[in-house]
Amino acid sequence: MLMESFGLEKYVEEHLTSAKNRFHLFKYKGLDDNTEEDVGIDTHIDRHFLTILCQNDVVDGLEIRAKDGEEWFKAKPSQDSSYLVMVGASLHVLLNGRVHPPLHHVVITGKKDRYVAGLFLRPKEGLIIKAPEEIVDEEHPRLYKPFNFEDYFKFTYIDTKKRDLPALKAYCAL
Ligand SMILES: O=C(O)CCC(=O)C(=O)O
Ligand SMILES: [Fe+2]
Repeated sequence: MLMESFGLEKYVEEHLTSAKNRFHLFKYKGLDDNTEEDVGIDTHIDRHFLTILCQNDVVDGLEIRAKDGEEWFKAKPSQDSSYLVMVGASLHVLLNGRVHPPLHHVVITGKKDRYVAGLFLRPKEGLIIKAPEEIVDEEHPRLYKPFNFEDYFKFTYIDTKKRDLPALKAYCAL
């Protein structure tokens, strides 16, 4: 759907076979009486193509940073059965910056355990990601060098501070 909305229909098939799904189930332990707040996951952007999350009835936890600005928003799906979809760095590079990979983190504030089911669409090993010519023009010059997900993953693996947009740009911006 995303590819089609950018006029990239002819690449849909290729990209469906260039990615694989990973399913993760997360459990964040609720707080005990002595703790007021706990960082569940540090601030980061996701590195793969796309993240789809479904959280249980504990709505507090995931917070997303505004695209421009310092403000953090609680990600509150509108109802129990809704999903949250987040763009990752790989899709941002593939679509030449037209979609934004949001900074996010998880902060646990309540006593209830938090369960989250996550589906991560991840580039296959060895895939080189390059924005198609169709979305590169004078108004939207090419932003990134061809992007090897495995290499980028290694670049961000140990130093988790590198999981943000400035570090992605330092890594492969033109
Ligand atoms: O637990 C969540 O809501 C988000 C998890 C997350 O950000 C991740 O696994 O990358
Ligand atoms: Fe994440």
